Amino acid sequence: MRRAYSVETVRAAEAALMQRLPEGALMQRAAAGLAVACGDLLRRRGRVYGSRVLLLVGSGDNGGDALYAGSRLARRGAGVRALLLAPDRVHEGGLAALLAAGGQVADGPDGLGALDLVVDGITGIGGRGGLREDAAELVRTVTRSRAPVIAVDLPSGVEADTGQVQGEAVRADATVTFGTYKPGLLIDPAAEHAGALRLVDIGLGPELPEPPDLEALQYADVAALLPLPGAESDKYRRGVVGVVAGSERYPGAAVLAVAGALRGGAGAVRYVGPGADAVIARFPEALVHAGPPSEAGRVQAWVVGPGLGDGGDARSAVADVLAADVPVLVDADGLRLLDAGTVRTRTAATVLTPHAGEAAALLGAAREEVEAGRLAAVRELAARYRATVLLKGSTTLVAEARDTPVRVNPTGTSWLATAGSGDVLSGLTGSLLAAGLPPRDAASVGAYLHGLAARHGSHGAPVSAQDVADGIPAAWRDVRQG
Ligand SMILES: NC(=O)C1=CN([C@@H]2O[C@H](COP(=O)(O)OP(=O)(O)OC[C@H]3O[C@@H](n4cnc5c(N)ncnc54)[C@H](OP(=O)(O)O)[C@@H]3O)[C@@H](O)[C@H]2O)[C@@H](O)CC1
Ligand SMILES: Nc1ncnc2c1ncn2[C@@H]1O[C@H](COP(=O)(O)OP(=O)(O)O)[C@@H](O)[C@H]1O
Ligand SMILES: [K+]
Repeated sequence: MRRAYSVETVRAAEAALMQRLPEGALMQRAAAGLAVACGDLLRRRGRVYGSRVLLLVGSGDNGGDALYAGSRLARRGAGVRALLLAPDRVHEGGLAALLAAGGQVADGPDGLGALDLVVDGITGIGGRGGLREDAAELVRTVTRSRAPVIAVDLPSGVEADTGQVQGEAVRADATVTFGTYKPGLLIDPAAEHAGALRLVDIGLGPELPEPPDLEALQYADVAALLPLPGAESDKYRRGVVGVVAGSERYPGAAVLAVAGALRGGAGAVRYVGPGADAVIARFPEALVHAGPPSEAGRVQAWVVGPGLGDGGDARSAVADVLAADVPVLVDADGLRLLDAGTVRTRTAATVLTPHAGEAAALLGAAREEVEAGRLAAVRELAARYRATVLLKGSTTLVAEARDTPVRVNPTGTSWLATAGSGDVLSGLTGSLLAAGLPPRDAASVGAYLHGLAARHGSHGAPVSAQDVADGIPAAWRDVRQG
């Protein structure tokens, strides 16, 4: 599991650790790890000796890290210059170390085009709000130069706790972060600025509390959660997932949701709605029913909403499903038709799977607000609806109404931005719910497999939603083989 902690928690853990260590020890650990990462990048481009490195140095400890790492590179023969944003408040020990190693202070950002590396030490966890104009102007110049950039702890200008970016922010090829990941490194739009992530162990682990603020499942975590049939399993014990999706206008949504559900681990898929002919034509193994969902027979979890339209039948189908005392996943049109009071008072689990536009409608906010502040939005939705919420998009997040860590999906790919792929995800996740996974696990495992499936289907080329559904078995195998 990858874990991320808020700045407040990181600071408290660092304070506790520092009490047991000589002064400056943590910064030396951080700088040593940073210098190794910089050396690796320089070696990939040539060699460290004789390379040209520019440090962007802010007035805090983030700048101190950059200066000490720069001094290590200078001792290995790199030509290191430091551009000081606030010369009168620079980290004195760091600057002295750089100068003693043969580094220099730069007059300005000249010669950027000829650089082998820029080290961004403007702000780390002490950055507040958007970058000030002098820093923002420097960042614009560096971005235009296309010089390779390594960010120290965080790309300057991104918000560590939320992943928000106000105004200008560094775009790094890699970010070397210390002690633990910060939420902003894993959540867009900030995550997009961070490039490849490298975590440097500075001994913080034992000081960090449980649970983290944010977590990302990895292969082994997903493998441990996948529902596998036992020797005594039958189709009912494996779980039956009911799918209420599609309409005369959108029969394809029914097919795609069923396609996802058939690959999610449930023992049977029961389809209810007007798309039965299309479903059976494509998937003869599906069970179909034409009446209301409550009369369809045994179901351990429902999926309701993809392509449902908004007619009276659709509304009553959503109400019918929400009245059942089993887990229910509500997606797409179902999100517009649900009764908030009913969702809040359900005793069985409810999983809502909005994209940013649907989340905005549920919150009464603007779509841009949700996209800029995904973490706050998903937490707020989960609390307001007392539901598990999977917020789709460039970073998919899963939050619960209970105070558990928000999960961030690491497998997403923008190839998933294709019509109908959300229908596949809702079927897949509903199937995992029917197979018995708790709602947060079902949602985060569903998103994980869905992202991997798209990568399998894509290999750098566009995928259709059907390709994503067809890629799910390969994603399972991938996860099980580690
Ligand atoms: N603690 C530890 O044990 C360890 C910490 N470590 C390192 O320390 C970092 C934290 O250092 P930190 O606390 O000094 O804050 P930091 O990120 O340098 O930023 C503060 C400076 O930025 C400035 N500034 C703020 N907002 C700004 C803006 N919008 N635009 C422009 N400037 C802005 C602000 O200026 P001021 O407001 O004071 O004028 C202040 O001078 C951490 O990320 C890690 O790299 C590691 O060595 C491991 C051990
Ligand atoms: N830029 C992106 N990067 C990664 N994943 C994305 C991106 N845009 C959309 N997705 C994913 O694609 C799927 C789209 O679902 P949805 O918006 O419901 O579309 P549809 O209704 O057409 O099925 C979701 O799983 C979402 O997380
Ligand atoms: K930085």
